[in-house]
Amino acid sequence: MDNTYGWAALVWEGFPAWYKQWADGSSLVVAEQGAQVLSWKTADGREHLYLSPASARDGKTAIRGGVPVCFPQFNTRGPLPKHGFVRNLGWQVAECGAQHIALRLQDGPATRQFWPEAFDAVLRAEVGANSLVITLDVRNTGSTPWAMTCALHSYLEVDDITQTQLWGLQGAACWDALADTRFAEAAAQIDFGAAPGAGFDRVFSTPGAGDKLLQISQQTTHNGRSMTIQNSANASEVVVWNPGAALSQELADMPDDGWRQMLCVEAASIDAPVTLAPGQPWRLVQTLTTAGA
Ligand SMILES: O=P(O)(O)OC[C@H]1O[C@@H](O)[C@H](O)[C@@H](O)[C@@H]1O
Repeated sequence: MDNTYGWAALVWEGFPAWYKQWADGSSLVVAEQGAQVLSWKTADGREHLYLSPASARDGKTAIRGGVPVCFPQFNTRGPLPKHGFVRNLGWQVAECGAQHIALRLQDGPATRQFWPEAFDAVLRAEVGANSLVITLDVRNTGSTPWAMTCALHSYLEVDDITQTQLWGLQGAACWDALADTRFAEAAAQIDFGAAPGAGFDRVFSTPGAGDKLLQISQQTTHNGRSMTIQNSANASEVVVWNPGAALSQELADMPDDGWRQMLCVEAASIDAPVTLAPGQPWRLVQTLTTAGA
């Protein structure tokens, strides 16, 4: 690979990964496993992604944190392993540049043991002054159509979940996966301080009007830190997940109080599987932009 852009292959906190630090101090880490973005720091030295210190580091067990790629199946909505299998496999660097790196996974013996289909998947992560743009490109490289669901399962680091609100989902149709109830989100802001520790697992439908992008902002009252999350219009759902205290204790790859520092806000296409014809490409994008103290 042309490495003139300063990308280094190294083992970062136990994960074989690609790393770059820019002159302003910002940095990015992308694991070979799953093309999972593990760390994104802005020039002020702040980390914006949550990565569990107890995460597996064996090169195949799902990594708990960063931005897992869920493909070609979301969660347990089908016969494949939970959240698909690409998060468990090694990806190869396809391309890099001054501000971005792209990793690729294609079908092969490792993928065909789970799924017979031919595909090409490229995850691109691009860093701007205060932004991270994550783009997943998938393409059907076979000769028959196949269907998929997928998500960019971003674990955002928060100072304190009980002081965190998520804005922008008012009016969205919601399925609460914990209570198995459906309703329209009434509130302008979702306040995670309301029932600390109970856990939160909801799928919001966000019918993208044309090419209009959905905008969500997350704010902590703690110190004014905020982040805007912009999903591409074809992210027909937003999944919002926090395990809460009880599940955090159950999860072997998460510290007991890990739930306090994270909130997953996922760009997802899951309620209606997307069918790709032979040769057909499909792209899902999530843009994170930071602001605040
Ligand atoms: O533990 P996993 O497989 O990484 O999944 C984590 C969570 O991912 C979320 O997207 C789902 O909504 C949750 O139901 C799930 O528990």
